[in-house]
Amino acid sequence: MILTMDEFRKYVPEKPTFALFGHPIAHTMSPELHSKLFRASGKDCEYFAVDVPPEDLEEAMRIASQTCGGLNLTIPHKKAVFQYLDAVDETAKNLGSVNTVFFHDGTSVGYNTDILGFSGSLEFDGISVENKTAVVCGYGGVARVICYHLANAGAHVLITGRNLTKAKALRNDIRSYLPQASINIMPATQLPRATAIVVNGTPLGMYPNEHASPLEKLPIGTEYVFDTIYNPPETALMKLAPRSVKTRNGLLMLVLQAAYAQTIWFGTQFDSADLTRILRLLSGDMAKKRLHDVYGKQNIVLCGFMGSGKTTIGRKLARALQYEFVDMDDYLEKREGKKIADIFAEVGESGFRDIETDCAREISDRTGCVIALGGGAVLRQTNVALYKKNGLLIHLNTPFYRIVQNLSRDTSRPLLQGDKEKQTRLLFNKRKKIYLNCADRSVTGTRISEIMDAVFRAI
Ligand SMILES: Nc1ncnc2c1ncn2[C@@H]1O[C@H](COP(=O)(O)OP(=O)(O)O)[C@@H](O)[C@H]1O
Ligand SMILES: O=C(O)C1=C[C@@H](OP(=O)(O)O)[C@@H](O)[C@H](O)C1
Ligand SMILES: [Mg+2]
Repeated sequence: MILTMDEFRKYVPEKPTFALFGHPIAHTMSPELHSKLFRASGKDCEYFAVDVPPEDLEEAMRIASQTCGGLNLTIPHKKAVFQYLDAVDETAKNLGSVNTVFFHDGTSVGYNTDILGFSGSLEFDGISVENKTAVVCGYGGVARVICYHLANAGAHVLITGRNLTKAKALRNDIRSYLPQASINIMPATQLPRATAIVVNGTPLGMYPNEHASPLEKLPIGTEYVFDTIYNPPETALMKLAPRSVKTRNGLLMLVLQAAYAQTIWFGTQFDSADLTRILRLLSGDMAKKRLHDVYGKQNIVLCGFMGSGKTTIGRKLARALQYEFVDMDDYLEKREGKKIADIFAEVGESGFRDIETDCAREISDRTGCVIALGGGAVLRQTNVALYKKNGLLIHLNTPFYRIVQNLSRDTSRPLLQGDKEKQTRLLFNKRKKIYLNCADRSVTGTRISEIMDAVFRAI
């Protein structure tokens, strides 16, 4: 929910209330995120965003001190709010940035949980930065938070960007608070090979300019890439990383800064299972939004080899996105009133494929669905076009050994009778290229949760 200043002036709280102030504020995910965190900790609270123009901040702070338990602040208020606070925590003071306010006992205290969101993300991913070389792209507000944490945690920080004068100003500023810090500026073309941590604190690569990247290539020694951007979920910078390099987008930092704000307000400690679940829900919200806004599609359609997990993962994706789930094999069996094996026995594979095409025609106009296809449903170009009309076609490129495990107890698939492993291998090799060629995206993973995350990331 987003309130105007006028609505905020008239607002009468009925339960403990928290708010986000910003301007502009239309695209914030904070209200849904905080609601999810309240639910996880069993709290009945209100959280909404208020569009507060800079000239109204003083009045908004006065109203909040009477109606709210706490606040979050975003652009352009993180610095301006200092003048309306009774006290500011040391780190927030050094950073010159407050994103969380706690009202209690008639006083207002400012904190910065963005930095905790970043340090918490590194901890979540098991990344230690001590004595490692870390490059930070950018010198704006978020880059400052990141440089401060990295320098404080003992990394050798290099700030890079188009304007090295601005980078130098940030370096000097951080040195004045952390005199022991190892922090320097460096042109992007001269980064040492041993740079292990790469962080993007610039908006380069953010939707809609998704091809932009703050670096053209990653240093050879890169071990971890952190991008503060989360739309798209996999940025151009993250795409530069080879598979062996762990990457992380900014959504976890967003979740953690909100969780730490609630720790300040209530003392709540969230366990990592809750945080992981909330992160996945938010990734799903983002995927849904991007499916419409970026791709102009209304369905997610899963293709891939038998046993790659289309039915299982499709059902879970539909639940996470609150979409309807349609399994095309089920649909076809219900329509015909027969099992697939019996259809194969009666009319052969080509008869079965004709029925599949009829089903594709019937389903192709639907919207708001996750559709799991049968393994052979994309063998005909007609079907591919029908499913792509409203849907983003995603190939589950599950490794062969996992497919064999998934199919090991199965006897229902008519194409896999006889010497099962050999049959499967032959058909798998024949089909793999077909899936890769027809799909809009191809995702790989072995665990179900890992594949789900990969699907969200791919959108
Ligand atoms: N990644 C996975 N890890 C463990 N089991 C899986 C995985 N993917 C699928 N399965 C299991 O394998 C079997 C076949 O999966 P299914 O979703 O029916 O595949 P498909 O629809 O692609 O043929 C099911 O019993 C399912 O629970
Ligand atoms: O690959 C195939 O040609 C087939 C895959 C099956 O679906 P799953 O991929 O869900 O097993 C089912 O449509 C039929 O047995 C044919
Ligand atoms: Mg299936």
